[in-house]
Amino acid sequence: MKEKIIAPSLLAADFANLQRDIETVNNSEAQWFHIDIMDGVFVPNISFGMPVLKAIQKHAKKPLDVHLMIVDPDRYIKDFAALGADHLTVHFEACTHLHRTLQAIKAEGMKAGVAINPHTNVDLLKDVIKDIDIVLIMSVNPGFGGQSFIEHTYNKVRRLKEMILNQNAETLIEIDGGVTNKNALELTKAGADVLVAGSFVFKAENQLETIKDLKNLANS
Ligand SMILES: O=C(CO)[C@H](O)[C@H](O)COP(=O)(O)O
Repeated sequence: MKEKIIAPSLLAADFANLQRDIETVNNSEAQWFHIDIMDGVFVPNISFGMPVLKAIQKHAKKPLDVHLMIVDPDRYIKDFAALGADHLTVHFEACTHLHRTLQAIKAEGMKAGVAINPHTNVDLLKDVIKDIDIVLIMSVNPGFGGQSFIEHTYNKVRRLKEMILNQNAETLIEIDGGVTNKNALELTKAGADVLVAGSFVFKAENQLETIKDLKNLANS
Protein backbone atom coordinates (compact mmCIF):
# COMPACT_ATOMS: atom_id res chain seq x y z
CA MET A 1 0.00 0.00 0.00
CA LYS A 2 1.19 3.52 -0.85
CA GLU A 3 2.02 5.59 2.22
CA LYS A 4 -0.72 8.08 3.08
CA ILE A 5 0.31 11.72 3.12
CA ILE A 6 -0.31 14.29 5.85
CA ALA A 7 -0.32 17.92 4.73
CA PRO A 8 -0.65 20.44 7.59
CA SER A 9 -2.50 23.56 6.44
CA LEU A 10 -0.61 26.73 7.32
CA LEU A 11 -3.92 28.61 7.34
CA ALA A 12 -4.21 27.48 10.97
CA ALA A 13 -0.62 28.42 11.87
CA ASP A 14 0.23 31.36 14.11
CA PHE A 15 1.08 34.01 11.50
CA ALA A 16 3.03 35.99 14.08
CA ASN A 17 5.26 32.93 14.47
CA LEU A 18 5.09 31.56 10.97
CA GLN A 19 8.74 30.56 10.74
CA ARG A 20 8.43 28.59 14.00
CA ASP A 21 5.36 26.74 12.70
CA ILE A 22 7.07 26.01 9.37
CA GLU A 23 10.00 24.50 11.29
CA THR A 24 7.54 22.34 13.23
CA VAL A 25 6.29 20.88 9.96
CA ASN A 26 9.87 20.53 8.67
CA ASN A 27 10.74 18.50 11.78
CA SER A 28 7.57 16.43 11.72
CA GLU A 29 6.51 13.28 9.90
CA ALA A 30 4.22 15.27 7.60
CA GLN A 31 5.19 15.01 3.95
CA TRP A 32 3.74 18.22 2.41
CA PHE A 33 2.91 21.82 3.34
CA HIS A 34 -0.65 22.80 2.40
CA ILE A 35 -1.04 26.47 1.52
CA ASP A 36 -4.42 28.16 1.05
CA ILE A 37 -4.63 31.23 -1.15
CA MET A 38 -7.99 33.05 -0.90
CA ASP A 39 -9.03 36.14 -2.83
CA GLY A 40 -12.18 37.34 -1.07
CA VAL A 41 -14.15 36.77 -4.30
CA PHE A 42 -14.25 33.02 -4.92
CA VAL A 43 -14.51 32.56 -1.16
CA PRO A 44 -15.71 35.03 1.49
CA ASN A 45 -12.27 35.37 3.08
CA ILE A 46 -8.80 36.67 2.21
CA SER A 47 -5.82 34.67 3.46
CA PHE A 48 -2.45 35.71 2.07
CA GLY A 49 -0.75 36.11 -1.28
CA MET A 50 2.55 36.04 -3.12
CA PRO A 51 4.87 37.84 -0.62
CA VAL A 52 3.86 35.47 2.18
CA LEU A 53 4.25 32.43 -0.06
CA LYS A 54 7.72 33.68 -0.97
CA ALA A 55 8.62 33.88 2.72
CA ILE A 56 7.20 30.38 3.37
CA GLN A 57 9.15 28.94 0.44
CA LYS A 58 12.44 30.21 1.92
CA HIS A 59 12.02 28.04 5.03
CA ALA A 60 9.89 25.09 3.97
CA LYS A 61 11.82 21.90 3.26
CA LYS A 62 8.92 19.81 1.92
CA PRO A 63 6.75 20.09 -1.19
CA LEU A 64 4.41 23.09 -1.32
CA ASP A 65 0.86 22.01 -2.06
CA VAL A 66 -0.83 25.26 -3.08
CA HIS A 67 -4.64 25.42 -3.13
CA LEU A 68 -6.01 28.41 -5.04
CA MET A 69 -9.42 29.54 -3.86
CA ILE A 70 -9.49 32.35 -6.37
CA VAL A 71 -11.35 33.34 -9.53
CA ASP A 72 -9.46 33.29 -12.83
CA PRO A 73 -6.52 31.19 -11.58
CA ASP A 74 -4.97 31.04 -15.09
CA ARG A 75 -3.70 34.60 -14.59
CA TYR A 76 -1.31 33.49 -11.86
CA ILE A 77 -0.02 30.07 -12.92
CA LYS A 78 3.40 31.34 -13.94
CA ASP A 79 3.72 33.42 -10.76
CA PHE A 80 3.04 30.43 -8.53
CA ALA A 81 5.55 28.32 -10.46
CA ALA A 82 8.16 31.05 -10.00
CA LEU A 83 7.41 31.14 -6.27
CA GLY A 84 8.22 27.46 -5.92
CA ALA A 85 4.80 25.79 -5.80
CA ASP A 86 5.20 22.05 -6.40
CA HIS A 87 1.49 21.33 -6.79
CA LEU A 88 -1.03 23.88 -7.97
CA THR A 89 -4.70 23.14 -7.32
CA VAL A 90 -7.44 25.20 -8.96
CA HIS A 91 -11.17 24.99 -8.29
CA PHE A 92 -13.37 23.17 -10.78
CA GLU A 93 -15.99 25.87 -10.14
CA ALA A 94 -13.53 28.64 -11.10
CA CYS A 95 -12.35 27.22 -14.43
CA THR A 96 -14.17 27.65 -17.73
CA HIS A 97 -11.54 25.69 -19.66
CA LEU A 98 -10.34 23.22 -17.06
CA HIS A 99 -8.39 21.01 -19.45
CA ARG A 100 -6.45 24.00 -20.78
CA THR A 101 -5.72 25.18 -17.23
CA LEU A 102 -4.37 21.74 -16.28
CA GLN A 103 -2.07 21.72 -19.30
CA ALA A 104 -0.81 25.21 -18.43
CA ILE A 105 0.01 24.13 -14.85
CA LYS A 106 1.93 21.06 -16.07
CA ALA A 107 3.77 23.12 -18.67
CA GLU A 108 5.25 25.09 -15.76
CA GLY A 109 6.56 21.87 -14.19
CA MET A 110 4.00 21.60 -11.39
CA LYS A 111 1.59 18.79 -10.50
CA ALA A 112 -1.94 19.80 -11.48
CA GLY A 113 -4.75 19.60 -8.93
CA VAL A 114 -8.50 20.18 -9.14
CA ALA A 115 -10.54 21.02 -6.05
CA ILE A 116 -14.28 20.43 -5.85
CA ASN A 117 -16.69 22.12 -3.47
CA PRO A 118 -19.07 20.04 -1.32
CA HIS A 119 -21.93 20.53 -3.83
CA THR A 120 -19.91 19.48 -6.88
CA ASN A 121 -20.45 15.95 -8.15
CA VAL A 122 -17.26 13.92 -8.64
CA ASP A 123 -18.69 12.51 -11.89
CA LEU A 124 -18.03 15.88 -13.52
CA LEU A 125 -14.32 14.97 -13.53
CA LYS A 126 -14.79 11.78 -15.55
CA ASP A 127 -13.53 13.17 -18.85
CA VAL A 128 -10.40 14.79 -17.40
CA ILE A 129 -9.45 12.41 -14.59
CA LYS A 130 -6.38 11.10 -16.41
CA ASP A 131 -5.12 14.67 -16.78
CA ILE A 132 -5.40 15.40 -13.06
CA ASP A 133 -2.57 14.58 -10.63
CA ILE A 134 -4.58 15.40 -7.51
CA VAL A 135 -8.31 15.77 -6.85
CA LEU A 136 -8.92 17.78 -3.69
CA ILE A 137 -12.33 17.06 -2.22
CA MET A 138 -13.47 19.91 0.01
CA SER A 139 -15.01 18.38 3.11
CA VAL A 140 -16.15 21.81 4.35
CA ASN A 141 -17.24 24.87 2.41
CA PRO A 142 -14.01 26.61 1.41
CA GLY A 143 -12.93 29.84 3.02
CA PHE A 144 -12.34 29.11 6.68
CA GLY A 145 -10.49 26.67 8.87
CA GLY A 146 -11.99 25.07 11.95
CA GLN A 147 -15.30 23.94 10.41
CA SER A 148 -17.02 20.59 10.91
CA PHE A 149 -16.38 17.75 8.48
CA ILE A 150 -19.23 17.02 6.04
CA GLU A 151 -20.08 13.30 6.35
CA HIS A 152 -21.22 12.95 2.71
CA THR A 153 -17.51 13.22 1.80
CA TYR A 154 -16.97 9.47 2.37
CA ASN A 155 -19.36 8.65 -0.51
CA LYS A 156 -17.58 11.10 -2.77
CA VAL A 157 -14.21 9.53 -1.98
CA ARG A 158 -15.51 6.05 -2.75
CA ARG A 159 -17.06 7.13 -6.07
CA LEU A 160 -13.94 9.02 -7.10
CA LYS A 161 -11.69 6.09 -6.19
CA GLU A 162 -13.82 3.82 -8.35
CA MET A 163 -13.52 6.24 -11.28
CA ILE A 164 -9.74 6.42 -10.88
CA LEU A 165 -9.39 2.64 -10.79
CA ASN A 166 -11.77 2.15 -13.74
CA GLN A 167 -9.72 4.49 -15.88
CA ASN A 168 -6.37 3.22 -14.68
CA ALA A 169 -5.46 6.75 -13.63
CA GLU A 170 -2.78 7.65 -11.08
CA THR A 171 -4.66 10.55 -9.56
CA LEU A 172 -4.29 11.12 -5.80
CA ILE A 173 -7.34 11.89 -3.66
CA GLU A 174 -6.82 14.69 -1.14
CA ILE A 175 -9.30 15.65 1.59
CA ASP A 176 -9.41 19.17 2.98
CA GLY A 177 -11.53 20.46 5.85
CA GLY A 178 -12.36 19.22 9.32
CA VAL A 179 -9.87 16.34 9.20
CA THR A 180 -9.16 14.88 12.66
CA ASN A 181 -8.32 11.57 14.31
CA LYS A 182 -12.09 10.86 14.24
CA ASN A 183 -12.32 10.59 10.43
CA ALA A 184 -8.75 9.96 9.18
CA LEU A 185 -8.94 6.17 9.09
CA GLU A 186 -12.38 6.03 7.46
CA LEU A 187 -11.19 8.49 4.83
CA THR A 188 -8.09 6.52 3.91
CA LYS A 189 -10.07 3.27 3.94
CA ALA A 190 -12.50 4.88 1.47
CA GLY A 191 -9.57 5.70 -0.82
CA ALA A 192 -8.06 9.01 0.31
CA ASP A 193 -4.31 9.39 -0.26
CA VAL A 194 -3.67 12.82 1.28
CA LEU A 195 -5.17 14.37 4.41
CA VAL A 196 -4.97 18.13 4.93
CA ALA A 197 -5.24 19.12 8.57
CA GLY A 198 -5.17 22.70 9.84
CA SER A 199 -6.80 23.31 13.21
CA PHE A 200 -6.35 19.74 14.38
CA VAL A 201 -2.57 20.09 14.03
CA PHE A 202 -1.88 23.72 14.91
CA LYS A 203 -4.33 24.02 17.82
CA ALA A 204 -2.89 20.86 19.40
CA GLU A 205 -0.60 21.12 22.38
CA ASN A 206 1.92 18.70 20.96
CA GLN A 207 1.93 19.30 17.21
CA LEU A 208 4.68 16.81 16.36
CA GLU A 209 2.89 14.00 18.20
CA THR A 210 -0.45 14.98 16.66
CA ILE A 211 0.99 14.76 13.15
CA LYS A 212 2.68 11.45 13.95
CA ASP A 213 -0.52 9.94 15.40
CA LEU A 214 -2.61 11.16 12.47
CA LYS A 215 -0.17 9.66 10.00
CA ASN A 216 -0.08 6.33 11.86
CA LEU A 217 -3.88 6.28 11.96
CA ALA A 218 -4.16 7.10 8.25
CA ASN A 219 -1.76 4.27 7.47
CA SER A 220 -3.21 1.70 9.86
O1 LIG B 1 -9.02 24.99 2.58
C1 LIG B 1 -9.23 25.28 3.72
C2 LIG B 1 -10.31 26.23 4.08
O2 LIG B 1 -10.95 26.63 2.92
C3 LIG B 1 -8.37 24.71 4.83
O3 LIG B 1 -7.21 24.08 4.28
C4 LIG B 1 -9.13 23.69 5.60
O4 LIG B 1 -10.31 24.21 6.08
C5 LIG B 1 -8.27 23.08 6.69
O5 LIG B 1 -8.55 23.61 7.87
P1 LIG B 1 -9.17 22.76 9.07
O6 LIG B 1 -8.36 21.51 9.15
O7 LIG B 1 -9.00 23.67 10.22
O8 LIG B 1 -10.60 22.47 8.71
